[in-house]
Amino acid sequence: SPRLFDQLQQLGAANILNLVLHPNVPQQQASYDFIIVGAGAAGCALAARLSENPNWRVALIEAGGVENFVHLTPVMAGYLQSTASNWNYKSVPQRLSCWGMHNNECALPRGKVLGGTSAINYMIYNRGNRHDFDAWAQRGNHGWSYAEVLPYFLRSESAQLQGLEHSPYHNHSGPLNVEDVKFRSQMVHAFVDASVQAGHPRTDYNGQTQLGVSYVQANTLNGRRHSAFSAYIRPIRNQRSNLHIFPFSRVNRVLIESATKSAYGVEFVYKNKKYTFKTRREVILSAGAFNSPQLLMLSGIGPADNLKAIGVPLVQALPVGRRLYDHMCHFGPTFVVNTTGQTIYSTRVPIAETLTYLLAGNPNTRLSSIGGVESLAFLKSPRSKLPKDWPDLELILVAGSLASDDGTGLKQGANFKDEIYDTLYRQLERNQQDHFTLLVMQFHPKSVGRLWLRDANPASWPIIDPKYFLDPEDVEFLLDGIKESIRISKMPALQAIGARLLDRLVPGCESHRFASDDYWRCSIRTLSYTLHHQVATCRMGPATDPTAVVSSQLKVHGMRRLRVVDTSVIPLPPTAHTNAAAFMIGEKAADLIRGEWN
Ligand SMILES: Cc1cc2nc3c(=O)[nH]c(=O)nc-3n(C[C@H](O)[C@H](O)[C@H](O)COP(=O)(O)OP(=O)(O)OC[C@H]3O[C@@H](n4cnc5c(N)ncnc54)[C@H](O)[C@@H]3O)c2cc1C
Repeated sequence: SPRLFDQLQQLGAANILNLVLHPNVPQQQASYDFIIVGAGAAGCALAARLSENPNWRVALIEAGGVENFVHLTPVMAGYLQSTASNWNYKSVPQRLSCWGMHNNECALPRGKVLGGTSAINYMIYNRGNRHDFDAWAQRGNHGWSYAEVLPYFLRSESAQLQGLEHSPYHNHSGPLNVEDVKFRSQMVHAFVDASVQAGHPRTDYNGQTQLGVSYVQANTLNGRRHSAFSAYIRPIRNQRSNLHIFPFSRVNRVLIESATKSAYGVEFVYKNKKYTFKTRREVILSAGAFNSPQLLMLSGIGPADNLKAIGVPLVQALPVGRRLYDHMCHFGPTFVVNTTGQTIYSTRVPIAETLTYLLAGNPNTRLSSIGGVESLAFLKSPRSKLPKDWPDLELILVAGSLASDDGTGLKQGANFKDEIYDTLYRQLERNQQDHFTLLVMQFHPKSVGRLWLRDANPASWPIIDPKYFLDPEDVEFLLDGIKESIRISKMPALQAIGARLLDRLVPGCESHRFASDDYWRCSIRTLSYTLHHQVATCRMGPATDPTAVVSSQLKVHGMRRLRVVDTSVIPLPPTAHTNAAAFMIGEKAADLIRGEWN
């Protein structure tokens, strides 16, 4: 029936069909006004905006392929890290974190598909605190204060959030859909109520004040993932003859005229063959927080010592990759409850729900749950030195745990050891015992990591050392968050469903008394779980800032016709998950570029 056809189209069949009908084989030496490397969150937004001008030819080059059913069905989020849509990076072995991961290597996934990381992420929509952006501006980044970036967040957004229809903080006409998750477990209502009972007011964390508790806001449309590609590119891809999209094409380096330090094109590989594209105006790197710095370095822009060591001739010395911030979490605590059938198991969605979702497009089923994430609470820590309306911690309610997919995708994606899974979660899985997890995340870590290159081969992984928990105070912040989550669990609303701490001992932490501060400190360093908000590897700042790589116009310092437009430019770890900011950066960059070339 047309309805069924429509549903299949929405669930990825249209992408695959389009790939066959419009393969877009590159033309050797083709010339474009703008070459955008990477079709992720920022890259798609930028490509869509620049190609609004029919006189500009825009190339969008992407290493990965297309989204399919698994990407587009939100409950499957945890599996995507085990697919070819993940660059699949790992950190170097960590001394002070990730003790629960094979070889102490933290998994560092990144999207490799049209849509980038927005096509494999957990779809949480979260912009940040006004102090974040005001701090960017105070560092000399003119044009990036909260008042100046809010219009770009709004420009990208199309909100359908109950109770926020008239909020000045939400727009209803942008490309990117933001909606309430249509399926909610009993546990999330109990958590929200218990948080209020514990003194955390209900709030819209994207509104006037972040502090408090909210049901999560999601980048889905009618219960389907709304990635950068779905939101910005799919609606226009066959309507703009000036926008050329090249999937399965991996860029090796930016071509630079060394005398003028001017970017004139890119070299890339498509189907094992090398191609060159030339630009009439600019090359823009939107390859994400790991790959944009990698591409700069492969092109001779980076720290002189690293480039010399790998034999890449230096074009411009800059502190590329010298700084790497991230948001580290503790994967827990987990609480068991006495409800039944409320934990969201991606492996056990009732067949009736699956059919109504697939065939009738009904979003009110577990399949539209964004990997089980249901609520966020933004908190202050007693040890905070930041202003009182600037949160330090987040609690993320997940209606499940590593057991939510029976120890398959999530465990593998995060590189957890079998021993961790078997000891902590196996029994929950076997008994199908209802439970939820409060992931505790720290927003403003002091530990700073680094990224550099192993060799000059574009196909090699960059070496990534996030140095999580190098500063012991970061652990103390997470400990504060764990204590607060336990306090919330003791409130009447959660006690009404019998919430109690899962009391199985974390392997490696058995020598500590269960739930003592030292036990949790050990648990934090063992169940270390990044939420993948890496930033600052191509840090934005004025030329006088020795840590800066790009200017507030996002131009690479000392270079011509070369910008970086993605989360790698974010100078400080924000009070947010980073996807919304990537869209904002893409939108704002489009205005900066139009302002210059029009
Ligand atoms: C598992 C996971 C879950 C997350 N969950 C959330 C969440 O729920 N909410 C949230 O706000 N944030 C989340 N994040 C973070 C957020 O999704 C990212 O910060 C954001 O999407 C990054 O956008 P970007 O534009 O900077 O880069 P990306 O979206 O990563 O885009 C980079 C693109 O460039 C391509 N590329 C890279 N190198 C090359 C090359 N050499 N040649 C061609 N193409 C190349 C990549 O394949 C990719 O498509 C999550 C991240 C991960 C990994």
